[in-house]
Amino acid sequence: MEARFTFTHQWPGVALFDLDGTLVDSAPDVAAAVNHMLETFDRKPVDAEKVSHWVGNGSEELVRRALTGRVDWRAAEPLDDALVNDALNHYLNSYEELNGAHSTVYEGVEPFLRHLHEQGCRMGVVTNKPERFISPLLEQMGLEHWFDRAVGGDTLAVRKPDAGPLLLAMHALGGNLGNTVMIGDSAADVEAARNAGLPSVIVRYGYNFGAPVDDLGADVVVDSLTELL
Ligand SMILES: O=C(O)COP(=O)(O)O
Ligand SMILES: [Mg+2]
Repeated sequence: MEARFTFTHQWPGVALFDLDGTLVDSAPDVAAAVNHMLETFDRKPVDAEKVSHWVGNGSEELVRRALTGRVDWRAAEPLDDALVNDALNHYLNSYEELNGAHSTVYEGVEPFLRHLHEQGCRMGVVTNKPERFISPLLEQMGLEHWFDRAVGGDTLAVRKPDAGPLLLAMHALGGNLGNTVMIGDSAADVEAARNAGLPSVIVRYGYNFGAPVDDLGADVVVDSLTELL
């Protein structure tokens, strides 16, 4: 942990948080919506644990992964564009109904957010979730009052791991490259932070897939956000 926050002298200024797998365990609702879609398209249901590892790169990636049953859907049989489009619409409509129903806030999140707030840190959410789902979820989880800016996967033409959404939120919150940190759960978060020139903190409890969390190259890896207090 010694290497953490080499930027301590200017921090906390702005903290950007990933949503799914970092602040909120939304996998039960995502999985229910995915399975609703799969059922409609005559495919076998998948368990929530498996679906959770498909979350983090946006809804279209999720639907492509669900339709092929694999993270690396590009290596599977090519998917028909019309099918993907219909499945995506179905998933989004279904998720809109379910958003937040069985989601929970991860342990350690509330005390960490409170502490940062008390320190004068400004906080934002940068997620690959469609923008319209962010506020309803944060409101249901009782987290909305901590955040002054939220950027979704469709707010810009690019999403994480592109730096754009992080830089948008950082500037909106009055932050700069010397006082801002990205806190997330997966490769898209670490890469987006790196692309933006920002340090990253990664939690081990989220939805990362592929390389182990400790090998993602984050500046800090924690089991709970309270470790940062
Ligand atoms: O992929 C998504 O839809 C959301 O994932 P994120 O909140 O972890 O960015
Ligand atoms: Mg995430």
